[in-house]
This record gives sequence, C-alpha cells and structure tokens, in this order.
Amino acid sequence: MSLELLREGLIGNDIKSLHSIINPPIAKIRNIGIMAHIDAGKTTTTERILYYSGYTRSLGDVDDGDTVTDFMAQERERGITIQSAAVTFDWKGYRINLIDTPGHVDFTLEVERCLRVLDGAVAVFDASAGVEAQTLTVWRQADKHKIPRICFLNKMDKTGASFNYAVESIREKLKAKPLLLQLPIGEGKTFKGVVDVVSKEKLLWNPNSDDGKDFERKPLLEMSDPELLKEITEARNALIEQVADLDDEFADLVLGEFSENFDLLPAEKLQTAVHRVTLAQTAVPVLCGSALKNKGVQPLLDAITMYLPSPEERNLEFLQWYKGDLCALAFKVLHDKQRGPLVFLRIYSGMIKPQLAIHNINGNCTERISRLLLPFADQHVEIPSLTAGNIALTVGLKHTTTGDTIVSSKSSALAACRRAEREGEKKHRQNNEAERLLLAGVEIPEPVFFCTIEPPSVAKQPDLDHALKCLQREDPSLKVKLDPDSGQTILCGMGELHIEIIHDRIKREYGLETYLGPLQVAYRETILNSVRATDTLDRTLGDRRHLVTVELEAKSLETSSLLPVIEYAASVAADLSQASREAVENGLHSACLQGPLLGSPIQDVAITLHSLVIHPGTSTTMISACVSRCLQKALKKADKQILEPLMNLEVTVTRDYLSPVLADLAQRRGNIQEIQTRQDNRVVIGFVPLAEIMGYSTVLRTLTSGSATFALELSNYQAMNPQDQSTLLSQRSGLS
Ligand SMILES: Nc1nc2c(ncn2[C@@H]2O[C@H](COP(=O)(O)OP(=O)(O)OP(=O)(O)O)[C@@H](O)[C@H]2O)c(=O)[nH]1
Repeated sequence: MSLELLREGLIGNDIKSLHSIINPPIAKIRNIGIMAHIDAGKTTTTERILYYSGYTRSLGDVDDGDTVTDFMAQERERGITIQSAAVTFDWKGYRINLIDTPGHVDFTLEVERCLRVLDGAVAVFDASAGVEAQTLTVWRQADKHKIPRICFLNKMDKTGASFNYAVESIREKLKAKPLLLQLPIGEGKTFKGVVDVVSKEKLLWNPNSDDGKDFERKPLLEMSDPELLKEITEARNALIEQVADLDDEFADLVLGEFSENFDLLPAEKLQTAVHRVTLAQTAVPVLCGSALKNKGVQPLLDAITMYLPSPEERNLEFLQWYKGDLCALAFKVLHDKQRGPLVFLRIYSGMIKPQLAIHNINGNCTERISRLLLPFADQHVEIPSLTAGNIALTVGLKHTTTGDTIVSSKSSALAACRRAEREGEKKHRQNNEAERLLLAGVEIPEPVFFCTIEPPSVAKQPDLDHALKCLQREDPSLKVKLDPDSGQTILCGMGELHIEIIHDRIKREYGLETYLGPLQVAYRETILNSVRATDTLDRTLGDRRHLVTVELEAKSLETSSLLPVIEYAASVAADLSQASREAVENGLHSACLQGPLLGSPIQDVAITLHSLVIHPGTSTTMISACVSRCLQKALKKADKQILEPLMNLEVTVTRDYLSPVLADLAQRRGNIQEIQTRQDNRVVIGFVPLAEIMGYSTVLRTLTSGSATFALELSNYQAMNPQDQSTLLSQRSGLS
C-alpha cells in the first residue's frame, strides 16, 4: 500500500496523523497494561486515556455501555472486561500500546498472558477501598513476571475516598514501598485536583469543563499557598530521602551537590531516579485522581511515559539468543468473520511485514502473514512493517494459537536454541529451563470444570465443532473433548463464569443455540499399588495377521506427573523400532486418558514394559490397541484412588458475618488455615474442595447480605478420603 493510500486510509479511519503509524524509536515505546480489582475503574480510566490522547472523539461511559475497549457484546451487558483488547495511541511523542486486562478470577489466564507481553503496568485502585482481593492476585502475577508498576488511586471524588488509607493498604497488603508523587487537593466531594510533589505545582481542573481537557498547572507560591507549599516541600524532601535510600547514584547526587538545599534539586533528576527505582521494582510511584470526573488522567499518562520502561530496558534474557532475528509471541487470537483469525503479536526482536513467511515453534509449522494491522480496539489500520518492541495484529496466520512463539525460520529457532543451551551450560542451568525461556510461553492451567454441550440438532454438530475450534485458538484454557462412550462433546473450563461466557459466545457469534449439561468437577485418578497384566491381540484382517503379546506393570509414582512415566525392560528396549515405540506410547497415553473409576485421566503412574512380542506385519494401530487394553486391565486390578481439585479460598467478610461464613465452610469440607484482620474486615484463608464450592457466590451473597467478597484459585489435586470417594462413586453410578 502506498503512503498516499495509507494517508487516505488513515483519514478514513479517524486516526490523527501519519506520525502515529510510523515505527517509533524503541526508547519511545511503552507496552502497558492496566490491572485492578473488579470495578476499580480500569475501563473508565482507559476511556479517558484514549480520549485525551486524541484517539476517540467522545467520552465513553461504562454505565452507558459504549466504551471502546469493552467491545464484545457480553462485556457491554455485564459491564466487566473479559477479553483484553490492545489499543495503540501516541502521547507527547511516545507510542503507547495499552492492553486492557480482565479482572475476574476465572480469567486469570488472560491476565497472565497479557502480563507476559507487557513492559509495565498501571495498578488502578478504588481510593475508598484500597487493596482488594483481586488486586493482590494480579499484583502477585506481576511480581512473577517482574513487571514494573505505578499505582493510580482512582475514585478520589467518591464519598469515603481516602488517599492515606489507600497508600497504607499498598504498604501493608502489597508489601510495596509507595513513592508519593502527588497529593490530592480535597477528597470525596471536595476533590478538585492534585499537587505534583516532584515539581511543586498544583494542577486544578476547570469545574466548568465537561471533559476535563482544560486544567491549569501552576507553581505553588509562598504568597498564595503558604500552607500547601510547606506541606509539599516536606513531602518532596521525604520523597528525595526515600529515593536516595533506594538508588545509590541518586544518593551520591543528593548528598553531594544538593545536601544543603533539596529545593535546588531539579525535577528531572528526581524523575530519572524514580524511573530507575520503578524499574528495579524497589518502590512504586503513586498518583491519584478521578477518571469518572475527568481529573488526574493526563498526569497519569505523563507518568507512564516517564517512569515505566521502554522495551529495551527490560533486559529479557532470551533476546540475546535471537541476535536481531525475528522473535514474537502470539498473545491473543480473535476471529473476524471477514478476515479470518487475527493474531496479536508482541515483537521482541526483528521485524515483520505483510507477505512474510514465519515459523511457529510450538506448532512446528510455517505460514505466511498476509496483512499487518495496528490494533485500535475494534478498528484496525493497515501498515507496511513493524519492528521490535511493538504490538502488531496480523492477518493470514491460520495455525497460530495463543501462546505460540513466532520466529523467522526453523533454522533461526535452532540457532537460538543452541545459543541458549550453551548459555545454560555456562550457568549450569537445565536445558528445559532454557527452552522455557526461549519459548516464552504462558503456562496453561488444567481446566477444573466440565460439562456436555449439545447442538440444537445433529445437523448442526459440524457448526458447533467449528465454533469450538475457533474459540479454543483464542482461549487455550478452554478444552474440548469427545466422550468416547456417549459420543457427546465435552467442554472443560476454568470456572462457572468461563463456561457460561463460552456458551453465550457460541450463541451470539456463531448463531448456535446449544444446550449445556450440568457442570461437573474434573476429577483425576491414580493407583496406590503395583500391578502386572498381560494381554494378547490376535486378529486377521484380509490376509494379514496382526499378533502382539505384551506384559506390563503399572505402579504409583511418588512425584506428581500428569503423563505416565514409561520405562522399558532392557530386553524390550533392545529391539524396539522407533515406530513401535511410538505406537506403544500412544497406546499407554490413550489408556491413561480414562481411568477405571470415573473415566477421568490417570496421573502419577509409572509403567514398565516387561515384554513385547510383535509378529512381523502387525500394524502400529494394533500394537497401540493391545498395549492400551493391557494397561486398562492392569489399572482395573489396582487399588484405585480419586483425586479432587482443592482450591485456595480467601473470603473477606465483616466481623458480624464471620460466624455464619465459617459454619458454612465447615459443612463444605473447608480447611481454614488462618483468619486475618484487615481494617474492620476479617479475611478467612483456607482450602476447600472445588466440588463443595460450586455456586458459592450466590451462597455467600445470601449469607452476608452481599457484603463479603471471595477469591478462588486452584491449589492442587488431593486424594479424596474413602468415605467421600465412595459417596461420589455411588452418586455417579446412580445408586444414591
Ligand atoms: N465515583 C467514581 N466512580 C468511578 C470512577 N471511575 C469509575 N467509576 C465507576 O465505577 C464503576 C466501575 O468502573 P469500570 O471502569 O467499569 O471498572 P473496571 O475496573 O473496568 O471494571 P471491570 O471491567 O468489571 O473489571 C462504574 O460504575 C464507573 O462509573 C471514579 O473516578 N469515581
């Protein structure tokens, strides 16, 4: 596409200038996410950011359901953010790629996936509530991915908003060191603006402006604001001392040149030091405002460009292995009816262009990018190329799934892998860790819930299969399988809301009314002892005789392993061809998919093949079938155990409602670890089996008149006690 056309296209697409699409220098890129507890104001803050940066012409309002980032229909209706949308815009010469992350616990995979591609994040808090349960979860995830952060205390206009309370909760609950870069002018109804502690200026928003674009920035003067100036000078001195404690370079500067008078220290020197401290994650800058009342968002944008890192400041280890060759991570797939799958890529190194052939490491396939777009919520602008540090949207990649790593060719990946291995040897690191870093993938948790899904008629089954295939590429935490006995399609997901949303999307986006069976917990099975079995398969098909005899032993493993550990007796290993070995392993894996008790997957088992005799001419399918049948026979004979998902539960409840909540949890086989005190609230922390906690949000709402909140996360799979196990088995077999 020519530049002329591009220019025209841009005007048509309502984009400000050509400037916004040219590859910006990497130092000027910020890949940012906004994370928060539900309802803290992420969407409203994002909307304001897009408006002030000039990318939207009017202010969206979550309560009216017309925001840009929550563009999926259900999100509009539910008023929550489910799928993250990447939005690209410019602010004062910086390119900002903003990824709106979801806040609901069922979508933590989405959050993880987004965090993986971010260089920095803004944590939005409701200033009247401080740190809430979900903020803690995402904060921990951001710690895991080492993402530098800044905090925005939103809702300063709300009755009950307290800057000090919110700052204290950041200090206490997040164990972070807040750097107060601003102080509010007024709180609740009297909130008017903020004071910039670094520059000693006050920022006041014009009360008559309806979009908050109009605000004035004035230096604090002795004459007009003596009290405030005194307060801010003290706050600035405290900030300087705090930063000097955390940054040696700054400490040298402060103790040398400016030790007599901190007032002489230029704002830029302090800003540079705050940037370094933010990057080192030894402290977090704190700002405040009210997105809804259009106050404090422009300084937040300035802070994003000033304090959060550019992509080249992240020091991602795997980059050195690519030596400038293409390396990108597919972090989201969307399905567009006209254009087919759209894949969001974070480019770590190298460059991408339309018509480029790329190699997908995880899928081990090569495919071609047909077009390259810049993501602007649900609008997309076509561009000629994009370089490292950017987020791109590609058309044409049909096999790429969320979480896949994209490189220029297979040989480039192999070269990077060799460099990583050499590096790993130097550092005595295990090779699989090098591989993990190289692939930079996102861990996909195992789904804990499942239910059957049926199309409205048998004729619609292919349409349902297609819809599920598309949805799975977008969301790898959704699993789909076929029940081998009933032939029904089974949907496996991360939570009740997750399954509900998928059901909803199939209806809206694919026009299919489907029926869900009751939601069930995904159990696992294991064995407790060691058992041996032998089997022979002798079948003649046409004029070919297939004959296999196998003897194997299955025993329980001490360590946890989803896949069976397979061993061969020396005599078997000696003359086993590669094809036969693969056939054996396929057979064993398929037998482990369906345990003898509930048909759930078998885990934590080791299998030893003691003997395997294969008659010449026997097909590999027959080898697999025989081995699989033999293992099933062994598993049936063993002492069997059901494993159930155990959840970490955290309930925040006022003191008055603590007793009924505890009594209810006791009935749900809950195991309470501790009860903490947070302000007037009690926080109950413990474990509870997933099977006992279905529909808990409704129960908790009724028990506490809607005053409690809870967070739930998979802890591990644990053995059920014999009594619970036999109750479950009789329920399943319809005996009770
Ligand atoms: N008083 C006040 N209300 C606000 C402010 N910002 C957002 N809200 C309101 O808080 C509610 C939630 O805002 P959202 O922007 O949807 O919050 P969110 O964090 O995106 O929510 P999820 O997408 O559900 O995670 C809405 O009713 C907003 O109008 C603010 O600065 N002050």
